Amino acid sequence: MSELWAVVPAAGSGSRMAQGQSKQYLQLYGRTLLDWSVGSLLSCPQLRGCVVALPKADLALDRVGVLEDARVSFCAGGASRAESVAAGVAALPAQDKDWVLVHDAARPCLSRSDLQTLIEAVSGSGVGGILALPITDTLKRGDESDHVTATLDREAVWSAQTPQMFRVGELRTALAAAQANGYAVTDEASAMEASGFAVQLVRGAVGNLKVTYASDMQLAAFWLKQLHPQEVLVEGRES
Ligand SMILES: Nc1ccn([C@@H]2O[C@H](COP(=O)(O)OP(=O)(O)OP(=O)(O)O)[C@@H](O)[C@H]2O)c(=O)n1
Ligand SMILES: C[C@](O)(CO)[C@H](O)COP(=O)(O)O
Repeated sequence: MSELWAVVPAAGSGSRMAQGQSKQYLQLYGRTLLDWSVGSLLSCPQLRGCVVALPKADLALDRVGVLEDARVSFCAGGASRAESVAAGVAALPAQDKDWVLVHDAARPCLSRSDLQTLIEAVSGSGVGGILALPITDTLKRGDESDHVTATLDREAVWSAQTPQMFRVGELRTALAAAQANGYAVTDEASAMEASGFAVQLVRGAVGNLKVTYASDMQLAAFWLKQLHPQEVLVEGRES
């Protein structure tokens, strides 16, 4: 019987946020983005364990709240997101045939229903899949002076989100192959695609945004309120 695991890459520096600290430690309603993101995975009762890849220097720091859940453990991340994910997957006490959900620490607004939709859609398949959304804007290619050089065909173009769910063994092999071939993958699906797998697209939600720029914090605060209507989320505790 296959088991379900998670890896949360949280070893980035948040350079585009420009907040003077890594964005996974920024707070919304008194909880860090990392805490919200891991918490959304822990809400899944089938989850056996979750490895969080942190910057190596942060491994000795005290952590509070949901990260004290017995299912959570930590490892040192790498210089790129792909290296952090590979380190996390290597640290899982999992079998090759088990499933792993890889979810960005920078996506704190994952709903339980989207997580369950992904798990149910993918666990019956041999390969795996990702939450994603069809593109709704017109797409332009720009040059170095920010002038349009082309309007791109957006037909069948999707925006990839996380979680991304694959078999542990196949993902380990695909990530190692991408690294060996010098292929800089920005998500797990890219590594699986490069290894010849047909990755399933599972429709996600616009609220599952990746906090990338400072202005995204307000959007994330809004979506957290929608996701947790029963909880008292105290305004002004963002930092
Ligand atoms: N070496 C890295 C780089 C990124 N990440 C993680 O990958 C996720 C998505 O990456 P991104 O949004 O690019 O985060 P940062 O690298 O922190 O941001 P930036 O690119 O603006 O520096 C984040 O949860 C981030 O912590 C990671 O674990 N290890
Ligand atoms: C994996 C990802 O969330 C898919 O959209 C995204 O690519 C990660 O962010 P990055 O800026 O590409 O590291």
